[in-house]
Amino acid sequence: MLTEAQQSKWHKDGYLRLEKFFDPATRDKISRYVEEVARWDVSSDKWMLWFEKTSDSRKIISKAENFLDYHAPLREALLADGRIRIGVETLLKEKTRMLKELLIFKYPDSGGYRPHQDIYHVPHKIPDRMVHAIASIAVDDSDPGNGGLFFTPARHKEGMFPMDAGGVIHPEIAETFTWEPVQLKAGDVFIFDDYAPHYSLPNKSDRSRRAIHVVFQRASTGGPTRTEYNCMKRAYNPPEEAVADLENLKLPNGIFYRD
Ligand SMILES: O=C(O)CCC(=O)C(=O)O
Ligand SMILES: [Fe+2]
Repeated sequence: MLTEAQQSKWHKDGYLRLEKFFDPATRDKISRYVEEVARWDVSSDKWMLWFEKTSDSRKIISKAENFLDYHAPLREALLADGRIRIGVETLLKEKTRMLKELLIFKYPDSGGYRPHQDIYHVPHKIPDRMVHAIASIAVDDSDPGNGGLFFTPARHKEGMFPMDAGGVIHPEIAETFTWEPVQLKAGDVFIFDDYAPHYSLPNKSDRSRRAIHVVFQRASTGGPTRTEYNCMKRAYNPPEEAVADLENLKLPNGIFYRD
């Protein structure tokens, strides 16, 4: 399915855009299902949700994790045909395990994510690399105008860059990188190496920039199972439970910010 040129681009840059991955009917179905997840109540043992307080003091959903087990039609629309997995396994040249999924809502007036590498093993205090590729499904069009991602090419083979305790790459290093905006249309898929540095700005536009990230491990490596990972996530970055207090919202991680 992936051409030689696409595979070489992935190896060279550490990321790859697959245009029109989902047909318009599936793309629109995914969008509707994501809106259903946006309306879910918080859960103390199933899905995980985080919220933001907007500048005009509204509570909006910011991020969800562990939702696919509870939304079969969304899971089916994204994964049943196996094309994402096949694409990732072609790039990694190996079988994979799907570790987790997350949904970034990025509604108008939501925050940004400072320059970082996803490197999931570091915040979770696991000695070995546990994630090798992330497939990001564009639910909406995504560009710098609505809080879209920026990546810096060919930096994924340089190990971990110096970062603060929250995982933010030191600004004096991040500002030496050449950053490229990632332009996506709804229905595109963007696959990236978890060592590839990236960031996104707050969404100051009136357009949502929703994206679902599906996270893969190489089958040959260790690392926690999906269930073990979700326990760790609840322990290290707890989601909202019961009632979300607008003045005291939980942060999804150390890289998220609002200005
Ligand atoms: O989609 C975004 O704006 C950034 C999200 C991100 O980089 C992350 O959750 O690691
Ligand atoms: Fe990230």
